[in-house]
Amino acid sequence: MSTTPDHAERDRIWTVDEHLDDILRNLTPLDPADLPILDAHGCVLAEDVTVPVALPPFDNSSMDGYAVRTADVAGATGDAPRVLTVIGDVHAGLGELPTVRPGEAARIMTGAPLPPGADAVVPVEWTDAGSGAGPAIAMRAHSADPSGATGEVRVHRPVEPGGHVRARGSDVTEGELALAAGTLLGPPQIGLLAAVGRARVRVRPRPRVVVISTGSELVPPGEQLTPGRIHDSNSYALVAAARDAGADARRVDAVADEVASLRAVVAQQLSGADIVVTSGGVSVGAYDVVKEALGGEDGMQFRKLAMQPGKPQGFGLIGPGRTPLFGLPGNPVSSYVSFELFVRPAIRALMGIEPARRETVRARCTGEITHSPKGRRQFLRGRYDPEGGTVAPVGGSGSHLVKALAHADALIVVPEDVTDVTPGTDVEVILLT
Ligand SMILES: Nc1nc2c(c(=O)[nH]1)N[C@H]1C(S)=C(S)[C@@H](COP(=O)(O)OP(=O)(O)OC[C@H]3O[C@@H](n4cnc5c(N)ncnc54)[C@H](O)[C@@H]3O)O[C@H]1N2
Ligand code: MOO
Repeated sequence: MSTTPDHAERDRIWTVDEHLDDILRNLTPLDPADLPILDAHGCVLAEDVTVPVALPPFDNSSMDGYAVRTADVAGATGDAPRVLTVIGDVHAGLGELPTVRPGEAARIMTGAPLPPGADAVVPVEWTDAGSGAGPAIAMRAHSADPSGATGEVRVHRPVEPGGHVRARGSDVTEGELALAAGTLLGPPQIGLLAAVGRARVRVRPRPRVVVISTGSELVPPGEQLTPGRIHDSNSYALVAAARDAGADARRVDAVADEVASLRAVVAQQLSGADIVVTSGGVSVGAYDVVKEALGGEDGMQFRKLAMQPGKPQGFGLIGPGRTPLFGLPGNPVSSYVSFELFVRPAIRALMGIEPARRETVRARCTGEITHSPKGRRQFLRGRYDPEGGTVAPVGGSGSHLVKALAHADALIVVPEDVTDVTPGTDVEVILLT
């Protein structure tokens, strides 16, 4: 029997890497958007952020204590303290500062500007805090004892010029690059943006991901099962996985195995989505609705992959906006593993996050693996022990084993040419956390 080129393409078995490369080749990062900084958390900067005002913006105290002139406290000891006149309090936020003259000190709080005349701060523990007794442990609260801002203080130790002073610009200077374009914004970076006064920032935004489960057997969790029905778990797992990957993801109600209904839902969702993910209906059965409804769409392809689970896969750019659509297989483990291998990198590529792929490590497999399908790369569920450098298979290879999946934190990769793994063998492991 002769095979036409069309048949050859239809029957072609794609490798995992070919499929992922094809997906990534078809994607371009989302256009940058100007977002409030907290909404930009987890996103990649699309601009260089320079510092408009130095940090700290003024010389300030790193301790609660007394702002002094160092010459006044030279040689001070517990037995021969230097006695200074306290001219007032300088607390954080004070704008008008008193001038410290020879023989004077200003009581100063952490973060408060160093007043003119003073060139160092002695911590309160190096003084009597104005008590006239021995070394102090702390100042008395101003509200309880306003007299602490006046009177005399005995200083028991000298201090170097600049001691306990955080100099203006010692963190960043004016005009300096605070964060370069391409930086992934985690909590410390969000903090830096706020510190330099940025309320909004340009980033690659989170892709909007819409997840659509298909299957006439599906009932939402919380509703009673009737004969032949099961709860829709895939759309929940996939939305959670998409959010975990950084996307702004939501699900819509599961669609029955009816071509017209699915086409209508997909068409409705395309305008508000950067990625559409369907689950189910991509195999070779008589009710495989995704394949039937979208198989004729320009740009949509349904493929067989040399992998287990996840053999049948759909991918394409569809609709007027050429929106990426992933048609994942319906078996719960298959849909999740497919998401991890293909959709997660796509989300990260749209966000400009590198690397798009999950981290992999080598680990010693503690269990035996048998009957891995020859010619297909198998992704078995496992638990990884970073201390021992080991991984233990969890559950079997069945694509319906959701409990084992929920107890795993890694995927054990069994290469295409390997069918059996004896305990103690090194394997590649994809970390899922
Ligand atoms: N004759 C063949 N049959 C099958 C083949 C094949 O090559 N030849 N491939 C098998 C493989 S591998 C997979 S994977 C599945 C994929 O099938 P579909 O993508 O068409 O998925 P469905 O038939 O709709 O469902 C499969 C299975 O998963 C359950 N399911 C579906 N959606 C959900 C959901 N949202 N939540 C929970 N469970 C779900 C569904 O009830 C089925 O049990 O095809 C094999 N068949
Ligand atoms: O490809 Mo299927 O995912 O083996 O169950």
